[in-house]
Parts: sequence; C-alpha cells; structure tokens
Amino acid sequence: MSVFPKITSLKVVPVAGYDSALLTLSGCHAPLFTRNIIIVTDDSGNEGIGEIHGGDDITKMLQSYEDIIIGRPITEYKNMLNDVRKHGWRVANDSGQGLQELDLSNLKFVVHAEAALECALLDLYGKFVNLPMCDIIGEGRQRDSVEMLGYLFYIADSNKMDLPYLKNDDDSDAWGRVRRQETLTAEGIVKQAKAAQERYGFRCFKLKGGVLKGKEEMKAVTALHEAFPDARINLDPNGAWSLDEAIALTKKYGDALTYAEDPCGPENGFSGREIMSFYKNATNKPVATNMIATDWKQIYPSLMMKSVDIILADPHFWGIEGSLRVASILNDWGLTWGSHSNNHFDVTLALYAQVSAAAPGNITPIDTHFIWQDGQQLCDDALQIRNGEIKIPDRPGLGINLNHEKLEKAHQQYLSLKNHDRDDSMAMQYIIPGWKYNHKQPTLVR
Ligand SMILES: O=C([O-])C(=O)C[C@H](O)[C@@H](O)C(=O)[O-]
Ligand SMILES: [Mg+2]
Repeated sequence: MSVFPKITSLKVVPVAGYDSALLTLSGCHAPLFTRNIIIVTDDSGNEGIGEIHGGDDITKMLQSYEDIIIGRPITEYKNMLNDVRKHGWRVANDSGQGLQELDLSNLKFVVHAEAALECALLDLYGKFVNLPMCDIIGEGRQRDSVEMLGYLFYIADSNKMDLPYLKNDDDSDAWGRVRRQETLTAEGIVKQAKAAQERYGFRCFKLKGGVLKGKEEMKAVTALHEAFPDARINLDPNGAWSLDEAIALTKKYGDALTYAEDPCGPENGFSGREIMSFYKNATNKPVATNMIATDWKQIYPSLMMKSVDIILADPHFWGIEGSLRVASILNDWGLTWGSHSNNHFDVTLALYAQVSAAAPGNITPIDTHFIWQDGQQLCDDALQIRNGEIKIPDRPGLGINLNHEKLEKAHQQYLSLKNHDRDDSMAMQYIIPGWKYNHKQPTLVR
C-alpha cells in the first residue's frame, strides 16, 4: 500500500485580470485578459497550484484531467502526465502553423494545458519533500536568483475607447501612473523604462514592436540605449518586417540593439525559420524567438539552419521538464535559453522564477508581463521583482499560496466577460475602425 499522499480533488478556476491598452502586431490588448488556475489537493491537506492561458478550450482540457489523476499517489506524477497526454481532451484540427504569423487563434494548439497540471503536481511534490520546485526539476538548482527584463510597450489612449480600462488606479509611483498613459513616442518609451527601472530595478529591456514604422521603433531603441548604455536592449516586432527591411534597419541602428526578437518571418514561400536564417547570415545579429521554434518538430530545422540563438521556451508551450530539456540542449550547443510570456498572474511569475532557476547555462533575462498586472496578485506571498531579479524563496514547491478571496474576485471578473478567448482586434477597432490583422503590417500603419 502506498504511504504517499493521494490526489483527492482537481478544480479549474477561470479568472480575469485588468491590463493596459498595450499595442502589438496583433492589435490592442483588451481591458481584461483571461487565465485558468488549476488547484489539485492531496489527502495530506496540501494544495498544489498552476496557471495557464485562458479560453474555453483550455478550460475544457484542464477539466478532462480529473478522472485521470484522482486517487493516485503524488509520486506518480510523471505517469499521470503521460496518461493525460494519452487520454486528455485535445483541440482538433491543428494546422501545424503555430505562431510563425502570430495568429493568436493558434495559441490553443501551441499552449500545452498539461503544463499547468505539471506545475500543480510539482508544487504538491515539492511540499511533500519540503524542497523548492527548482531543486527537484531538470538538472536541479542552478542559481538562487533570476534576472527578469523590463517589458516595454507602446500604449493606446484608453480615454478614447469606451472600454473598462483601469485609470488612476495606482498613484504610488511613476510606474503606477505611466503604465496607464498613452505612449507612442521614443521619449515616452524612455519615460516608461525609467519608471519601470525605479520600481523594479531592471537592467535589461525589451520593447514590443510591430506597432509603428520600423524606423520609428528603432529610434526608440536608440533612445533607450542612450538612456541605459549598459542595458541589453531587444526589440520584438513579431516578424512584421520584411527580410530586406530587417537587414536595413539593423545595419542603420544596429549598435543600440543587443539582439533582435523575431525581426522577420515567413515571406515569399519561405518559412520563418528560413527567413530568420537569411537574416542572421546577413547581419550576424543574435536572434531570439518565441514564434518559429515552439515545439520539438520546429526546433530541429531552426537549429539545423542556425535561424536562432536564443529560444524563449515558455514552460506553458513546452511543459516544465520540456522547457528545461530545451535549456540543457541549448547550453550544450553554446546557445541561449530564455522564456516568453503573455499576460499572467503571480502563479506564473513564480513558475518562471522556479524554471529559470533550474535552467543550466548563461540564460537571457526572463520576459514577464507581470509589471502590467502588479497589484492584482492572487497569492499573499507572491514573489517580488527587486533589483531586476526574483529571489527563490526558502519555501517548498512554487513557494506561494493562493488567497481564495482574491481568486474568487478574479473569477467573478471572468464571469462578467462575454468572450473568454484573447481577441486583440476588438479594442483595436475602437482606435482604427474596421482594423484587420495583417502579419506584415505594423498595427498603426494603415
Ligand atoms: O514576445 C512576446 O511576448 C510575443 O512575441 C507575443 C505576445 O503575443 C505578446 O506580444 C503579448 O502577449 O502581447
Ligand atoms: Mg516575442
């Protein structure tokens, strides 16, 4: 008979949180974004938690795991995950296109819902053996503290949209104010970076591009470099530029840009993996991606063709152990690991910290959207970004515990929404009536 705690329940709680009117190639972030929180309990009384993208399909996938895991000892977590992969609910008709054209309707195929279960089971397991998650995953702990990057965005004027964006909700410092204000210039981006640095101490920045003309965005990169000469600076237009434009822009403004993230993508019958390899040959610029290498099939040609240097292997796309396998391979081959993010709560923030703490090698500072959500924590003991870093707490598992009242409030916010899937064109159409997504046209260039 097993002496190990057994799983007694699985609960899926869809939640929503507030966001700013952030602009990206896919449009404008809506005032509320959705996520799914999974809570797994065992008969020792422990609660394990995980968080993943929102949307009805992902909620359904998570709910389908219940019968597969109830009654099993937590030490069987690897077998439980294997059974979930075999028997869990799946969305049909994946074209295999993935995110190479940033088609957000493909997120449900790219996101691996079982990563949230993996997180909750490892949280329980860590609590059982009384060790932080980073000590029991991958090759074990590689560092005690993880560097995060300051993720900057152009922001639309939410006063011009009849939508419930937060306004004047946080007057505690410059960041609290700046993150809700219209930002469409290089000076505005530098102001945003300074405010973010003041609150969080970031040493590196990433600017989300694909919004203005490439030349304008590179001017913002140059202004950031002048303001923060020691910072690593990255621009991510999500493949909006043509190969020729990406080469020309990088040549002109190259010194300010430490590396480029998905500067170009599929064109003229070539896949994004081929185009990025042409770009690298022409510029020698290090390249990061969360678009062309999001699974094991895509990673093979990407590495064969030397299309990328930095793979942002988000554990929500690869699973926790999958992401760390990517980290080990990249490290052995002299390449670099990092993680991509979408909007998220503090459960994901803790997951990024734990996975990154276990990623071997010289990793790149980790993406997080959380600074845009700060103040909406679901846990009382949420991890903090201080001096640009998150310290791994001396607590077992993820190192955080849900506050069920806060969770219920976020669930009520979710229930107030008609649509649960991300749709960046909805808010965008308030800015440019009739606006339609085009993966080769920056959002405001119409
Ligand atoms: O690096 C990233 O965060 C991305 O490439 C894509 C995401 O869709 C991001 O722009 C977002 O969530 O708004
Ligand atoms: Mg990206």
